[in-house]
Amino acid sequence: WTYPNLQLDALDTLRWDQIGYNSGPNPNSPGIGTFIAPCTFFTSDTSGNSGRSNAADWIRTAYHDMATYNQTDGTGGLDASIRFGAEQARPENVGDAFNNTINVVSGHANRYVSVADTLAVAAVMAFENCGGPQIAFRGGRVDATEPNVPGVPQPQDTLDAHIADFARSGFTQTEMISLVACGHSFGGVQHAIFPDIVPDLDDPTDTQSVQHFDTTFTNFDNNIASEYIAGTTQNPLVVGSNITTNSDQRIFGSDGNATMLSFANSAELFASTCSTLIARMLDTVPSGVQLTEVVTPLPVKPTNLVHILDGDNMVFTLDVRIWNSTNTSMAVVMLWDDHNGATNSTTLPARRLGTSSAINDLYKATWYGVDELTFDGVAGITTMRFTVNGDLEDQNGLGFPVQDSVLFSTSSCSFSRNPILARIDVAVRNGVNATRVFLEHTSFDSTGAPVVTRIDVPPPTQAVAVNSAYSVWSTNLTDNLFYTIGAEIDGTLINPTWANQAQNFKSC
Ligand code: HEM
Repeated sequence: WTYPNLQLDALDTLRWDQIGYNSGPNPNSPGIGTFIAPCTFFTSDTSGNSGRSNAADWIRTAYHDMATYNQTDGTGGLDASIRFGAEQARPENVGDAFNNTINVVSGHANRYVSVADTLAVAAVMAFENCGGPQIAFRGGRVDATEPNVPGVPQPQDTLDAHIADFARSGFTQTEMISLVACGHSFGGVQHAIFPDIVPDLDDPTDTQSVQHFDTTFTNFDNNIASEYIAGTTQNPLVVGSNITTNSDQRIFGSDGNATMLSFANSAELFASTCSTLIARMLDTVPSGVQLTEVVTPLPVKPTNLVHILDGDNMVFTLDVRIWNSTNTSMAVVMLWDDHNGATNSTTLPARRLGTSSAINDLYKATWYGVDELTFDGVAGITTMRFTVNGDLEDQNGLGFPVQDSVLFSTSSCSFSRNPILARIDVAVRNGVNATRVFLEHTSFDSTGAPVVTRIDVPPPTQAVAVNSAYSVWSTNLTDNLFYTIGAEIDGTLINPTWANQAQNFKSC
């Protein structure tokens, strides 16, 4: 992808800044990857002896959310409808896994990342970070506004019903066998919610009495297949005493064990099959939803850009992620072009505590950046480029464009702190054809889906100049929420700025 792209930028962060710097929804909160490091970790019981894991819950949740898909009418699929209590209350969705999962991941949703995207990325991380293959992740899922119709297979259903259920969701019988094996490489069946399948195990190392699908239940491998083929499996859906609920046995055996035998014989085949099928499972979305390209990390990514107009000056803060590096003493230089056609430069120091990582440290990134760099606000900024140890990073000549048409102005001020009354001044660059300027705030509705509200900033009746390049448009705020600035310039919606709030401005 190419910078700037707010959606892919946010998805890149979600997907690749898994642990460490920039990984949380706000600076001090942990990234999603933290909750499966180690893969035995289970948020609701940190004793290490519960028999459960977040990784297993996340994979099961993604599957149950997807399994309502009906390819004939294009309804259902991975759309976070599983977050609704009415869907979780169904017998097909028994257990607390779904609520646990939503609680951990949905805080990472924002206006560019749906709750469904966070569910999908959590499943990707569970596989990848816990011994499984890499999975191509796309974003762009759209959150359902109501529960989907039921449709998740249950262990007591017949083989024909399972084949029909998977066909409805777009998967063949062989793909069904594979997908169940991929998922059931993790976790197991709990006594508490399936007492007819699993007895109370009375095991201090498995306090929630989870009978696991294979011996390596917190990480991915082909033991689910090799133990099944060897006849040593303790999978309760294969060797359970009640044959009615032995769904894995019926499914795995439905082609004479051919698929499971191939997986037992080849860990590579199992991993590559799961990589493809899990990606397809996660990309099973309601018709009309357009997914993005596969989200790859930008090698050099400017992020968290904050620039504000302070009289004649522009004050500029920026983070830059250098992907696949651990070196905090590189020469990272930011070059920027201004409206006068001049090129300026500054060396960016490494960020203290500025490292992030993905897939169990398979990939690491170091962060460089600058706080409150001040430069000529009249000259402004049009494009950034970077050099890293002398190598130019400029998106193949495009540079990294920066909009400075609309900015917060430090002339904004607060009349009263309690109750809040503040005047927000938006500096609009002279000569740009701004037909509309607005503040935007993102909140979350009762279902956790992001909602964006807008406050128009009216054009001034009489121009108030900030400097020779900018004039002010103003509006009053009576709350302390975070707002970004957006605008329509020459009929095009421009990228919103970073978010600011009333209390950050001096008294009037
Ligand atoms: C016919 C299809 C399926 C049936 C009948 C089925 C049934 C079950 C049952 C009864 C459990 C126990 C849940 C619990 O006690 O917490 C379970 C767990 C699980 N299932 Fe499935 N499943 C099916 C397909 C899948 C698929 C396709 C996936 C993912 C690709 C999947 C992933 C999981 C995972 C990861 C767990 C473990 C959850 C945990 O330990 O917390 N299942 N499944």
